[in-house]
Amino acid sequence: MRAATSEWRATRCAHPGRALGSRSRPGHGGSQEPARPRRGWRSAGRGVPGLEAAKSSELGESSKGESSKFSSRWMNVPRVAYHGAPGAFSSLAARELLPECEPVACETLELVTESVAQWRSDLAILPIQNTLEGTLHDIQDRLVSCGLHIVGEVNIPVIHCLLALPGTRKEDVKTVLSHSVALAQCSTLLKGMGSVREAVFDTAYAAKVIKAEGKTDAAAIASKEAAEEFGLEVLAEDVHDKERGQNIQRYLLLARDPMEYDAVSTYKTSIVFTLDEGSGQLFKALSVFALRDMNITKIESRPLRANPLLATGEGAPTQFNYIFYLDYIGHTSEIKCQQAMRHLQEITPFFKVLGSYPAANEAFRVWSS
Ligand SMILES: O=C(O)C(=O)C[C@]1(C(=O)O)C=C[C@@H](O)C=C1
Repeated sequence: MRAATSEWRATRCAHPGRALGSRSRPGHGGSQEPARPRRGWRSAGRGVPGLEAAKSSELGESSKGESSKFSSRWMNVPRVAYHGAPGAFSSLAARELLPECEPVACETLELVTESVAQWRSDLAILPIQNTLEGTLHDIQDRLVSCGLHIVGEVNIPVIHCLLALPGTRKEDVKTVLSHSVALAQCSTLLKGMGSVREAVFDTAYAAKVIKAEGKTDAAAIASKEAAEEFGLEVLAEDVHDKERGQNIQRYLLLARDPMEYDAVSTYKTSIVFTLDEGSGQLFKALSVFALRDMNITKIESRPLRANPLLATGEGAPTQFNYIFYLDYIGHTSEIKCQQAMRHLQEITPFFKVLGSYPAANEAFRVWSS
């Protein structure tokens, strides 16, 4: 595995973004810099004051002594922040989209988005949905507040392996460490082994702990790449609950600036909105797409955390105030999409575009050309 840098530090997101409840304009407001071309990664010619200083003081051990190589990396190789340790599925997803990228390991979700907002990384990659466990709500909510733009997506198969120190046998394993989602995805194996489950913040971090602490009676559920990274052996491969179907994870790539439109690729746009109380509100909102023959690929609602209850009048039933996450095919540079967004904005109390980006099957072609 190639060397990757890391950010292990506990801080809060410094860019909370616009508060919900206010009407915001369609488009990609709030970007810190003008858009840059996205065909292949180009950041040459963009001065980034203070970047070297930030690097030497804030990045973890694996980046030490690399400052001379760093400037040439910055010119050519995008640094992609992800949540986890090297070998985490997010780092594999980053390399699937951008084979030549430099993954930057971050210990917290806040650090992932902050790393981009504060120019220590060029991009961030975050898991958003999983075929077995559904949406990762904390991350979905973070998309609204972090001030970054979605510029890509990728779906990768998640192949979990049972990893242990060389010499450890499956029957020696008393405890299995992994991300809580991964433990839930492998419950048939874990029940069969009768071992105790221990949740840690990331699958690959579990492998790191087994190695660092020399645990001979424990195993990790993580990727094969994590086994290589931390010198562990694969005791069993592809161990998720097969009866529940395929384990595929969708990831989103985020940047400070919006994605440029090339009029060739198939694009998706992700938006969020809330609705006023009353009959037919959702129908009206969806009609802005139907009227223009636009294809919605996802819609999901969840209670708004900041303002969860809707005032529906005296004696009326109490209702949750929902925020809707919707993806459609199209780019906000297209006239039809702009008209739909303007129309939607007229009938929604809160509306925001999270980004327009090449749809998953297109992403690799656009990003690698
Ligand atoms: O990326 C990793 O390795 C993680 O631990 C995260 C994560 C997730 O967030 O869902 C990724 C994929 C697996 O489905 C389980 C956990």
